[in-house]
Amino acid sequence: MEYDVFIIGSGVAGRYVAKTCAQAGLTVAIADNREYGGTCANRGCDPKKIVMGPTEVYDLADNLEGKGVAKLPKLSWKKNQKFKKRFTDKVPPGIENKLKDLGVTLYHQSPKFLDKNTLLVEGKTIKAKKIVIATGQIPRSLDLDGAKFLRTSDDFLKLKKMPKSMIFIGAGYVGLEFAHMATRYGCKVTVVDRGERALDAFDADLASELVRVSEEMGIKFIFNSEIKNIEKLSENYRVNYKQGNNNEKIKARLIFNTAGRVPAIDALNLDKGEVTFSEKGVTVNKYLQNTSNEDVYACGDVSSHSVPLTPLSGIEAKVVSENIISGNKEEIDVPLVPSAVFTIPNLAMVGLSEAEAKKRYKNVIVKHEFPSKWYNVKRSNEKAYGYKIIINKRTNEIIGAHILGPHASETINLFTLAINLKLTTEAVKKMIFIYPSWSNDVKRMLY
Ligand SMILES: Cc1cc2nc3c(=O)[nH]c(=O)nc-3n(C[C@H](O)[C@H](O)[C@H](O)COP(=O)(O)OP(=O)(O)OC[C@H]3O[C@@H](n4cnc5c(N)ncnc54)[C@H](O)[C@@H]3O)c2cc1C
Ligand SMILES: NC(=O)c1ccc[n+]([C@@H]2O[C@H](COP(=O)([O-])OP(=O)(O)OC[C@H]3O[C@@H](n4cnc5c(N)ncnc54)[C@H](O)[C@@H]3O)[C@@H](O)[C@H]2O)c1
Repeated sequence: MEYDVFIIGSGVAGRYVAKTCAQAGLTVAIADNREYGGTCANRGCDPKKIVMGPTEVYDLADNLEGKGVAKLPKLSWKKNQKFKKRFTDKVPPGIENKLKDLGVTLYHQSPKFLDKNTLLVEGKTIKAKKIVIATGQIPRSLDLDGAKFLRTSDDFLKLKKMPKSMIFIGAGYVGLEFAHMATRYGCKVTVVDRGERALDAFDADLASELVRVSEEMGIKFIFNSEIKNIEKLSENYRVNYKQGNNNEKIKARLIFNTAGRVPAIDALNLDKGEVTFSEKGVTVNKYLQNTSNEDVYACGDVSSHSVPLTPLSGIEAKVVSENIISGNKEEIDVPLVPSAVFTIPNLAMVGLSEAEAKKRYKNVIVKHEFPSKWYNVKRSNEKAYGYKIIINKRTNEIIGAHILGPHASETINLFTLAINLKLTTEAVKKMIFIYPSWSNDVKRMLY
């Protein structure tokens, strides 16, 4: 059997390549060893936001309890799961049918490289002129006694009921978002991290304020701790850890591994395909082509070039498709990538951090405040609101923005526009935004 293109992985990256190559008249096959549709649609961004929905309502009500809200809403995990399934159940068949309609051949197993252009899948030996690796990332395995007792974010999103207590190992994106969801669904949550702070990709001052409000909500944080092992007790699991010279322990009904994600490449026999890789993923050049096997491309979270976020996976897939269809014509040009942790309040950022800006530019203005007296904060009785805006003093251009607060995942997009368009603070301040709106605060952040 022979194809022009064989794609491994049907997430946002892989299925885009399959679709565009098939539409361009190439013979295409794709394989996935799990349900079709990948992380974002089945067990990541999309279902997560559905599970979060009721917690957003809860938080709004909680802020205004006694100020017009007489009674806090009661959240139903079970009913929300039913609602979520209305979306996720449709994903795999919907994607499979769309690909089949385009004439793409579908496989449901992990292929293994036999040589540079040959794969073995479902017992068939398959030749392909081009092979695209788009297998994404999987949770990092923790080398611990009792690691088999750890759950992942996939398991969280499918829980039949919310347990009484949980521990998250890892205070990153997944750990914090899921800790916030679980707490508002009534679970007692502890987050343990080996580092000294949460969310080290984000501004330290704003992340520390987020930890403060999270603690007020009842989440317990344990930093600088080295996990020793996990034990199964009768009803609970116990995490034994070391903090400084002290041996400590905590227990909960469920323990989740949220200690980061690594490229999903182990099953592919990359050595046989002469495909180079590192801990960052499949090594690619500016055409997203493997640096050793020129007939192999990689895109999405698994590529060494990637920031593991959905929009960038889509952009990489576009580059790979065009390079396969028209020869290597398109180089990857990573745009400005905004990012948000969907805790409530959100923590969002785009552009340079304070430290990066100070390293790159001679004179930098930092506008940083936790403005508890602004009208929006007071009318909604918000628990936390803060910002740090970084400006190049010479040009007055905005070069970085960091916001903690309601809808920060939305307002940060205004800063993405401003930075991309090289807008000065004066240019933004001259514009009229809707009043009263959270976006209107953006102008005030620049004074
Ligand atoms: C809990 C969670 C929440 C997230 N929330 C956000 C968010 O809010 N916003 C955001 O931008 N990003 C978010 N992300 C990241 C986002 O999901 C990824 O960046 C995106 O899904 C990557 O797309 P991809 O196509 O590269 O990989 P994936 O979507 O992971 O697809 C890879 C596919 O390859 C398959 N595969 C793996 N190994 C093999 C193999 N050996 N053989 C065959 N198939 C294989 C997998 O089954 C999967 O279907 C989140 C991630 C997680 C885990
Ligand atoms: N909202 C979003 O856009 C979103 C949401 C979820 C995930 N993601 C993507 O997925 C990626 C992975 O997210 P993540 O939360 O899994 O990883 P992460 O890298 O954000 O956080 C991992 C955390 O685990 C800690 N850790 C690592 N090993 C540990 C150990 N042995 N013991 C204790 N702590 C340990 C690290 O110190 C770190 O704080 C992110 O980088 C992001 O790109 C994005």
